[in-house]
Amino acid sequence: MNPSALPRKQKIAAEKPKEPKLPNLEDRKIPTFDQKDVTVVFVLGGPGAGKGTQCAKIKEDYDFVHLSAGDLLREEQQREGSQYGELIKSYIKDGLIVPMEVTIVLLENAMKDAMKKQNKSRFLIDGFPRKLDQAVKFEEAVVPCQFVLYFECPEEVLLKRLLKRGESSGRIDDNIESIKKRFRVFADTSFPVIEEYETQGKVKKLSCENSVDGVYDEVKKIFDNLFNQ
Ligand SMILES: Nc1ncnc2c1ncn2[C@@H]1O[C@H](COP(=O)(O)OP(=O)(O)OP(=O)(O)O)[C@@H](O)[C@H]1O
Ligand SMILES: O=c1ccn([C@@H]2O[C@H](COP(=O)(O)O)[C@@H](O)[C@H]2O)c(=O)[nH]1
Ligand SMILES: [Mg+2]
Repeated sequence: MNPSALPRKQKIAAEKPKEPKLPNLEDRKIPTFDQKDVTVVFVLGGPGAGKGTQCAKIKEDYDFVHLSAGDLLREEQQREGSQYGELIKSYIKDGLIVPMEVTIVLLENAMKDAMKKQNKSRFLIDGFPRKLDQAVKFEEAVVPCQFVLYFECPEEVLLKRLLKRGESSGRIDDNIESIKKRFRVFADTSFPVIEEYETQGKVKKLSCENSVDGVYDEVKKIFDNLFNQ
């Protein structure tokens, strides 16, 4: 329908979609899970650092469930009838961080699901938290993390990987404009999360410039020490 044919009130609604109501996490002060029963490792690094690639290998060898926050958001965006679809799409396109309430609820539900259906208790949370308030809220409402696995990589290497991935990924953010915005958000907003966990002595840092297998050799040294295979 041509919006100019609508009365003024309806015209505004047609131009600006209504913001969906977000889940309320304000009163959630007691974690859903006990750290004794559930292990969470946050896997962080710049866009294209290889978080997903390495998590796919770790989960096979150490009985972890791999939950990529980005993948969960993309799934939710595509789910028919989702009230968050449009919001998620516009945030991802601009490399911005989706309101934490949406992401935390998706992660928590995926954890509950894996515990119930697969009897799992170890989780790699990939690409989250990306902002300090998300880290605080997740640990307060869901469960504190055991440690942070941080993949460090120079931007020029990340850029090459992302542009190559963009040839086939179909991701709406694997293009030069979105990638630049994602780098900016990582440096300004997400890196402080890693710095904060560093002050808590929880960061295990690895370079991810090596080959996939070379990086994984270093990952294994960390996981072999901590988890039974
Ligand atoms: N060590 C590596 N050497 C070369 N290429 C790699 C390496 N690790 C991953 N890649 C490739 O780089 C691209 C990005 O990897 P991956 O998707 O695992 O990164 P990511 O950190 O999950 O990215 P994003 O933050 O965008 O989700 C993929 O095409 C992957 O095949
Ligand atoms: O906790 C999160 C994780 C992701 N996002 C948004 O998704 C994209 C893509 O994330 P990837 O980890 O690269 O798959 C990211 O740029 C954000 O827009 C988020 O908002 N919160
Ligand atoms: Mg990824």
